[in-house]
Amino acid sequence: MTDKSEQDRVLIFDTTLRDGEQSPGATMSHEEKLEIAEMLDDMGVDVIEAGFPIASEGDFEAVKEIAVRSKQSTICGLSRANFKDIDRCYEAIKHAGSHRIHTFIGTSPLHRAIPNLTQDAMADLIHDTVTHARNLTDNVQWSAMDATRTEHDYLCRVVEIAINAGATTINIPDTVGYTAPRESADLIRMLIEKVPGADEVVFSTHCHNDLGMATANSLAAVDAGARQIECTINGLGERAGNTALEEVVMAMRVRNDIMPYATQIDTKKIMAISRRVSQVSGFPVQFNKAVVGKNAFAHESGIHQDGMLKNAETFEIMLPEDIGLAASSLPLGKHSGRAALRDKLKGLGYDDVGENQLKDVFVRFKALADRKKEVYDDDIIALMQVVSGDAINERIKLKFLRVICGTEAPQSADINLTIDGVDHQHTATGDGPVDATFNAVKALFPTGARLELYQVSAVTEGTDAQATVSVRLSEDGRIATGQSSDTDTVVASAKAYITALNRLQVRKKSTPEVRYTDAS
Ligand SMILES: CC(=O)SCCNC(=O)CCNC(=O)[C@H](O)C(C)(C)COP(=O)(O)OP(=O)(O)OC[C@H]1O[C@@H](n2cnc3c(N)ncnc32)[C@H](O)[C@@H]1OP(=O)(O)O
Ligand SMILES: CC(C)C(=O)C(=O)O
Ligand SMILES: [Mg+2]
Repeated sequence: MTDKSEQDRVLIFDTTLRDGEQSPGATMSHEEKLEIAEMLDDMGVDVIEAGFPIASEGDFEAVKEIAVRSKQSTICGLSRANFKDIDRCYEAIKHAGSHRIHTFIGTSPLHRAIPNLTQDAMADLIHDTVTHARNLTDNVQWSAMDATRTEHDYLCRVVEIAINAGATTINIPDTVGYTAPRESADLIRMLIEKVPGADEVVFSTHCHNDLGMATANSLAAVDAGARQIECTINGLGERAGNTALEEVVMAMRVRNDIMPYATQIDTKKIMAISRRVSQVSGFPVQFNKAVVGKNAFAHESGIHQDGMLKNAETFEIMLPEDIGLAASSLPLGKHSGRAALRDKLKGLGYDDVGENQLKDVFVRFKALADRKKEVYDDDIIALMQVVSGDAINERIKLKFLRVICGTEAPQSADINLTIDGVDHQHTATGDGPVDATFNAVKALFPTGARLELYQVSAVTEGTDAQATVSVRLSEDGRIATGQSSDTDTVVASAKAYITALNRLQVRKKSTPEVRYTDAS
C-alpha cells in the first residue's frame, strides 16, 4: 500500500450549511450555523460552504460571522452568475483567513432555458462573472450546474472559459442525481483530457442522491481525477440529499487499498457532528444509514452476535471508535441467541449463571422478545429477578387474567389462579382494572394482608415498554414485597401482588382457606 504522505489528497468541501440547508424544513438558526461551522472546522473540513449571502440578510450575517470565526477551513459562499451576487458573497467571506467565491450557472439545455440564454451568451456571461470574481479573490470556484446533462462539447467549451477567466476549482455537479458511477468517471476523465488548462485547476464532484448513487458517483469521479468532493453531513440536501461526508470519507479510509486517497478529516468527530446536524436540522438519521445510522454498529441476530463476540471483524468492517462511537452494540431481541444473552448477563453482573438458569431465563427472554421489539437491560434484570424469585414459593400462580376497563365503571377482572395445584376462577369489580384484579385475587385467596405500597415504573422506553410493578403487603407485622415486569401493566400488577402474597405465606406458619374451589 502507498504511504499516506504519498497518497493523493482529496479535498472535502462541506455544503451542509448551504445545499444541506436548502432541504425543505432544514433551516437552521444563526447560532446553530455557527456551531456546525465550528464543528466542521474542528474536524478538518477543507472548505465550508457557509451559505448563499445574497439569499437573505440572515444568510449574509451567518456567512460573515462564520468567516470571522474560522480557524483552519476555507470559507466559501455561493453566488449566481451576476456581479451583485458575487460582490455580496465577497463582502461576507472576505473576513476569513482563507476564503473562496463560488459562482455557478446551469449549462445544460434545460437550464440554459431558465435565464433564456443562448450558448454564446452564456459563455460570455461565464467569462465576465468568473473574471469579476477573480478580480476580488484568487480563490474562485465555478460550477456548471446540471453538468451531467450538458452536451460534452459545450461543457468543454465553458470549462475552458472558466479556467481562462481565473477559476481555480471547476465543479462538475450532478445536480439532479442522474448520472451513474461509470459515466461520472468518464465525464471527469474526458474533461481532464480534453480541456486545455485542466491540469492547472482542481476538479470537483458534487453529486445528488436521487437514485441512491451519490457516494458511488463521487468516488468514481475521484478515481478519474477529481480531487474535491462536495458533500454534507448525513447526506442532508436538496430532495434525496447530497453525497454524505461520512460515507465518502470512511469509504476512502476503509478501502484505502483500492482507493488510495487521503483526507484530513478527523473521523472520530463524525458521530458527534452527525447527531448535532440531525438535531438542529430536525432531520432524523435513518436507522440503517451507512456509517452513522443507529444500527450501523448494532447486531441483533444470534449468529451475528455470536460471531461478533468471537471476533468483531466477522461482521464489522470499521471500528466504531474510528467514527467516535464508544462501542458496537448487541441489542437483544427475538433473533438473539444464548451467546449474546450470556454475554449480556455477564455485563450486568450476573457472573455465576449456571446452564439451567440460563436455559430458564433464555426461554422467558424469547417469550418476552416475541412480544417486544427490543429487550433492554432492565428487561433482563427484571427477568432475572423473576427467575430467582420463582424458586422461593409458588403456592399461588396466575393462570389467566382478563380485565374490562375504560370510561364506563365498574371495571372488572376475570381471573384464574392455580392455588396449591388446583384451578380457581373469580370475577370481581373495582375502582379501576388493578383494584378489580386485586379484589379478585383477595376473593380467591382471602388473607388479612394490607396493601402498603403499589408502584409502577416504565423500565424501558416506548409504548411497548415493560412496566415494573412493585407491591408491598403487610400482615401481622410481617412484610413481603413482590415485583414483576410485563408489557401489560395490569398483568405485571397481578403477578407482583401474587408474588408478595406467596412470600407472605412463606413467612407465616398458618395457611388461609381457599374460598372458591372450582374453575369455571
Ligand atoms: C442547484 C442549486 O442548489 S442552486 C442554488 C439554489 N438555492 C437557492 O435558490 C436558495 C437561495 N435563493 C434565494 O434566496 C432566491 O432564489 C434569490 C434571492 C437567489 C433570488 O430571488 P429572486 O430574485 O426573487 O428570484 P427567483 O428565486 O424567483 O428566481 C431566480 C432568478 O435567478 C435566475 N438565476 C438562477 N440561477 C442563476 C444563475 N446561476 N446565474 C444567474 N441567474 C440565475 C433565474 O433565471 C431567475 O431570474 P429572473 O428572476 O430574472 O427570472
Ligand atoms: C450550486 C450547485 C453546485 C449545486 O448545488 C448543484 O448543482 O447541485
Ligand atoms: Mg446541489
